Amino acid sequence: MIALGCDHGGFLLKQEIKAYLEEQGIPYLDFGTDSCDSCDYPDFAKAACAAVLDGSCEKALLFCGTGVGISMAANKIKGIRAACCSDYFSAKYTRLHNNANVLCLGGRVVGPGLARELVDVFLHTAYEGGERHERRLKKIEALENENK
Ligand SMILES: O=C(CO)[C@H](O)[C@H](O)COP(=O)(O)O
Repeated sequence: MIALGCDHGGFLLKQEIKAYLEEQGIPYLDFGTDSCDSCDYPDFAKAACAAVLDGSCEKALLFCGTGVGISMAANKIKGIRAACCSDYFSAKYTRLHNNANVLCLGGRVVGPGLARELVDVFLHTAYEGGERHERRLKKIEALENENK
């Protein structure tokens, strides 16, 4: 199950990705927003990321105008590793090396074709694991606990 969340700047791209997920037979839960009316992206980052943390969703896809603000919000949540990507290599390696559990895309940055490719590689690439990546992820986790 994939969690989806967006603000007004990411709404149309989220709709595109919902169509893609349906074509692929990938189930999703949509945590809003539901229109292009102005709203605040942290609210939707929080809702979708909660579903990842409680285990009801495996990963989340988040959308705002740039992808940046919603990734900043998501990365404040303990246990979330969100990557804002607009290129294929980063979307792939954030799974391989960072074990990212959230992909953030900018509805005002990437077109629908590229967004589909980014989502596809993000959802279908496994974390490669290994001592060096585990060590670095543990250091990120330590930062979450240091900055309370
Ligand atoms: O990209 C975003 C955050 O990073 C937002 O979607 C963007 O800031 C919204 O802008 P506006 O309220 O002017 O539509």
